[in-house]
Amino acid sequence: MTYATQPEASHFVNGAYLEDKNGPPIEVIYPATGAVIATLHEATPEVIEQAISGAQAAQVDWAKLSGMEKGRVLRRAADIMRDRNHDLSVLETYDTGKPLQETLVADATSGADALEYFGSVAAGLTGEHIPLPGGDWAYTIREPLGVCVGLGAWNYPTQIACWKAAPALACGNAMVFKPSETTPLSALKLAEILIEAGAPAGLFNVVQGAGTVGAPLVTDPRVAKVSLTGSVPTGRKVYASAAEGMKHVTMELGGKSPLIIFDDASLEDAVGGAILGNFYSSGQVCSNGTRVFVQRGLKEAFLTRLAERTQQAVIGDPLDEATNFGPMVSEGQLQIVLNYIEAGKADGARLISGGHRIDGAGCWIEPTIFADVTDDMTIAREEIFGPVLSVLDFDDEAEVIARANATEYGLSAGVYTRDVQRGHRVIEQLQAGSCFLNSYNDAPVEVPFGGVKASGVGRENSKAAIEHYSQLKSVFVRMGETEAPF
Ligand SMILES: NC(=O)C1=CN([C@@H]2O[C@H](COP(=O)(O)OP(=O)(O)OC[C@H]3O[C@@H](n4cnc5c(N)ncnc54)[C@H](O)[C@@H]3O)[C@@H](O)[C@H]2O)C=CC1
Repeated sequence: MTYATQPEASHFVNGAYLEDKNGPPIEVIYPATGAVIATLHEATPEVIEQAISGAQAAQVDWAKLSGMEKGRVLRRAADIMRDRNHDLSVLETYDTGKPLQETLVADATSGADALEYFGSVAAGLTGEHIPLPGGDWAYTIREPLGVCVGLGAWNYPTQIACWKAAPALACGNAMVFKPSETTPLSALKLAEILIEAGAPAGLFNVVQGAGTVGAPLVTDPRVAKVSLTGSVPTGRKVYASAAEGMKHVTMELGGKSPLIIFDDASLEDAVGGAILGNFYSSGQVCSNGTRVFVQRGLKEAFLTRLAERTQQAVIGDPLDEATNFGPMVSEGQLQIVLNYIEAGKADGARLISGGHRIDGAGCWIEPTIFADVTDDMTIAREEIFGPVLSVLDFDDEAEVIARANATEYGLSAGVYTRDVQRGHRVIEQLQAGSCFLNSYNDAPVEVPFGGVKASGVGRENSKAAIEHYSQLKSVFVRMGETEAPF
C-alpha cells in the first residue's frame, strides 16, 4: 500500500489538510488486531468555521459552472478512484476491518460508480418549459440547495462519502462531510481525489469528530441540507434539529429487515441470500435481512445447509484475499453483539452455530445462527448490526407478510420463491424501501436506495437523489398585459 494509515492531518478543509491539535484525540484502531494505526483530532469550532465558510464560498462559483463542467470533474474523480482501488481498499480494510476480498469490490468501486453516474447526469439537470393558456408560459430552474452536510456511519465509509458527495456536487452544492469517528480515514482520500480531479478548494471538506462535531454542523444557519447515514436514535435527533432550521434532510437509518423464504425456493440460492444478507461485512450492513422467515416445509433442510455453508467461512487476516469474514468494527460493537447473543439464548432461541467471541487480539466474533426465534424475542425486534442470523418459522403467505411488516423499521425486504406471481404479490405488500426477489443486498447506483417508516426519509442513488439535492424555482411569464381588478 502506498497510503500511510496516519493521514497528513485530521481534516481536509479549503483544498488542503488541516490540523488543530486542540481537539480531543481520536485513536483509529485496526479491528483485526486492536493496534492503534492513526491518531487524529476532533474538529474544534475554528475548524468547523473554516469548513463551513470555505464551502459557502466555493459553492457560489461551482454552481455557475455548466453541468458538463461539473460532471467532468466528478467523472475524473471516478477514474482516479478506480486507478487507486487497491490502495483505497487496503486503507478501507485497516479503517473498518472488512476483508480485502470485500473492500476491493464494494467500497471505492461503489464510490467510483456514484461519481461516474452523477458526473454523467449532471449535464442533463435542467428545468422544464410549461405552456399555459393564452400564450403565457412558465419555466423552472433547477437550483442547488447550497452547503450540504454529510454525516457518515462506520460500516461503508468510502461508499457513504461518495453516495452523498456525488449527487450533492452534481447539483451544484458544496459539502462538509463528517465521517464516523470510528472510521475517519477514507473520506480524506476522497477529498484529495476531488481536488486532483479539478474540484475547487472548499467544495468538499472533511472534518472529524463524534456527535459533538456533527451537532453544530446540523444547526449552522448557513447549512441548507443534512444527509445522515446512521442509527434511528441519531436520525431522530438530527432530523429534529434540522427541522428547527427548516432544512432539507436525507435519513438513511437502520433496519430489521425480513428475508422470506418459501418452501418452493431454490435451497442453494436461498441459503446464499441469507449468508449475503447476514454475514457480509460481518453483518454490519443496514439493509441486512436479519429476520429470516423460512416456510416450515423447508426449515430443516435450510438449517442444515446454512450451517454447512457457514462452516466454510474463511475467518482470518482481512488483508489476505482468501479471507471472507472479518472482525467487528470495534470492541464496543462487539460487546453489543455479544449481549444480543446472550439475549437470544436467554429468550430460548436455539443456537445452531457460532455464538462466541473468537479468542485472541482484535474484535472477532463467530458467524452466529439462531433457530426457533419468535417475533417477541429481542433478537427478532432490535437491530443487532453484527453476524447474528435469526430463523423464524412460518406457514402461510398472509401470516408471514403481517409478521414481516410488524416492525417500526422499513429499510429492506427479500423474498425467495420460484413462483413469480407470488414473489411480486408479496413484495407489493411489504413495507420496505428496497426489496429483493431471489437476491439480497444489491445496491447498484442506478437504483434508488432508502427506507420507509423509521428507516428513513429520502432516497440515495439514481435520478431520485437529484430531487433531494436540488430545488426548483418556477418562473411565470405573461406574454400579454397584466390584468388587475382595479
Ligand atoms: N440506511 C443506510 O443507508 C445505512 C444505515 N446505517 C445505520 O447506521 C448505524 C450504525 O452506524 P453508527 O455510526 O453506529 O451510527 P450513529 O447513529 O451512531 O452515527 C452516525 C453518524 O452520526 C453522527 N452523530 C451522532 N450523533 C449526532 C448528533 N447528535 N448530531 C449530528 N451527528 C451525530 C456520528 O458521529 C456518525 O458520524 C446502524 O443503525 C445502521 O443501520 C448504516 C449504513 C447504511
